[in-house]
Amino acid sequence: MNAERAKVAELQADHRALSRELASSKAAELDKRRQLVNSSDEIEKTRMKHAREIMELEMDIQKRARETRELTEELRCAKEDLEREREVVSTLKSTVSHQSTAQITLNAQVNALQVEKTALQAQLDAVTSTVSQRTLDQQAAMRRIAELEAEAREAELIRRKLHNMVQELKGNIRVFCRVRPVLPHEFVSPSTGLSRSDSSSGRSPNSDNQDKGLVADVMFPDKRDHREIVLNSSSSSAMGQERKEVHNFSFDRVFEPESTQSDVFEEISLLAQSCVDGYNVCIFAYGQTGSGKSFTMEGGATEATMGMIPRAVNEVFRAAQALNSKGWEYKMEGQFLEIYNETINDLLGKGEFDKKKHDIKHEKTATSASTRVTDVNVMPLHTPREVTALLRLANSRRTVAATLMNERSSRSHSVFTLRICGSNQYTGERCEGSLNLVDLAGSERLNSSGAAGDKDRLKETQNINRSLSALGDVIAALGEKGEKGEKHIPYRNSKLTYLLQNSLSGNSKTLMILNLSPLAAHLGESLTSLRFATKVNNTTIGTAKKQVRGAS
Ligand SMILES: Nc1ncnc2c1ncn2[C@@H]1O[C@H](COP(=O)(O)OP(=O)(O)OP(=O)(O)O)[C@@H](O)[C@H]1O
Repeated sequence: MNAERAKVAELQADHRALSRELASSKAAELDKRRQLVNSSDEIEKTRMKHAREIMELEMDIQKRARETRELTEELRCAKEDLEREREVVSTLKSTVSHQSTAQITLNAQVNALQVEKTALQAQLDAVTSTVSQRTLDQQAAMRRIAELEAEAREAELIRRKLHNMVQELKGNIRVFCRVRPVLPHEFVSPSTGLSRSDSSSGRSPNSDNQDKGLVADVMFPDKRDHREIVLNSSSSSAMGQERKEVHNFSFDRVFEPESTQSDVFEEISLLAQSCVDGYNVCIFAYGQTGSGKSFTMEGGATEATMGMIPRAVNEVFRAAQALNSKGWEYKMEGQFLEIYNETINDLLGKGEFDKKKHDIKHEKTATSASTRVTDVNVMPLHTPREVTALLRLANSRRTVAATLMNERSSRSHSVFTLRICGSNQYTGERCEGSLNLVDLAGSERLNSSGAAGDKDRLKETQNINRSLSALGDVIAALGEKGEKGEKHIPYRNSKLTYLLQNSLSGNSKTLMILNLSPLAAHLGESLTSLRFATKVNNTTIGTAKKQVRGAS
């Protein structure tokens, strides 16, 4: 038993040793396990750290890859730029090379031009010196021209003074003669009786027609002063012999058929100016029917054909305007009358043709004389345009009258009167002038007008003849008065002379324009008219006086 006990004790001791050993093994295992867990944690931490590092590295790699791509792209662009730059450089090189060649050429040209310039400079110097010499010459010539112009102006002034003196010595009546051209409808072929235009012949219409006896044989020998007119006529004697006669006439001015309205007006513009200076001016158109009186006085609608009335009126307005700067102010008024069968009619009336009775009243003061006609329209005029309207109205009134009685216009006298009153605001002077423009009735004789058989025509013609011969008598009496002193002037013998009394005296300036037809058929009438005009031309009616009053 003891052995057993010993054995159990031994086994127990073994068991205890083994339990101790197991406990220590367990503790060791626990420690190992703890170490293992720690190591696992560390491994995990390390793994995670590595994973983070890997991720960072990958991102870094991606970033680097992107940067690489960008750099590659930049590199590619830079290469392209470089390539372009290369091309540009190469182009520039070729341009430079061309330019160099061109520069060489240009240099050569510049050199040549320099040579040329030097030559031209030399020429220019020569020309400049010539020009300055010429300029000096020209200045001297200009001075000389100015001197000559001044001399010419002075000579013109003297000429005008002399002209005026001659006018005054001769008296203040002048006569112009104007021959109108042959009109297209007057070119009648003797064989066919048809009209033809003058452009169809190479010769001048007048000479061509002269041969055929259509145009009168008229000559104008005075080519310098245009003062003479010569008519050649032929008649058969009782014995059947042809007798040729030459009729010479001379006037203050003769206008050939080619003369224009402006040529005629040039000669009378001074008269128009005179009425602004306070003169009474009277311009008559005299001549047989169809000789061009109305054309001369009233004219056509264009500037070239405009007659003496509108031209004179324009001139009066122009002259009055020019005197404005010297303190003159003018008032103008106009009237337009017709004298038909010794009755005065107002051509500026309205409505029915004038049936009023008009009387002529003369007013005389110490310094002026004026004429008024009762109950007529006197229009204040401020512009030439108003005068044109006035003339148009007068013409339409005449047309109305003409339809009442055939050809009446050529059977009446028309008298346009422009009255001008001026006053000078500086000197206080006043002046009154008048411009009478008279289109006389046709001057043809009784038998040639075919009026002898017609009672009305006969009366008209007798009245016309009476008034025209009264006009001649007045002018003749004025001439005698000039030579012998006081004499009765028969103004009252006709309405025409009585109306124009104040403008037909020693104190006024009178111009008669004798109008002539160029036709051979009118030669007889033309000669009668020329003789009458010569009588007028030989009359002296004293010296015209201005109607000027000083300041009161
Ligand atoms: N210098 C001229 N140039 C061109 N035509 C003219 C000229 N003179 C007159 N005439 C023309 O001759 C014709 C007759 O002229 P105008 O009527 O002026 O004559 P008149 O003498 O006034 O006649 P009337 O006594 O019948 O009025 C008109 O057709 C006119 O246009």
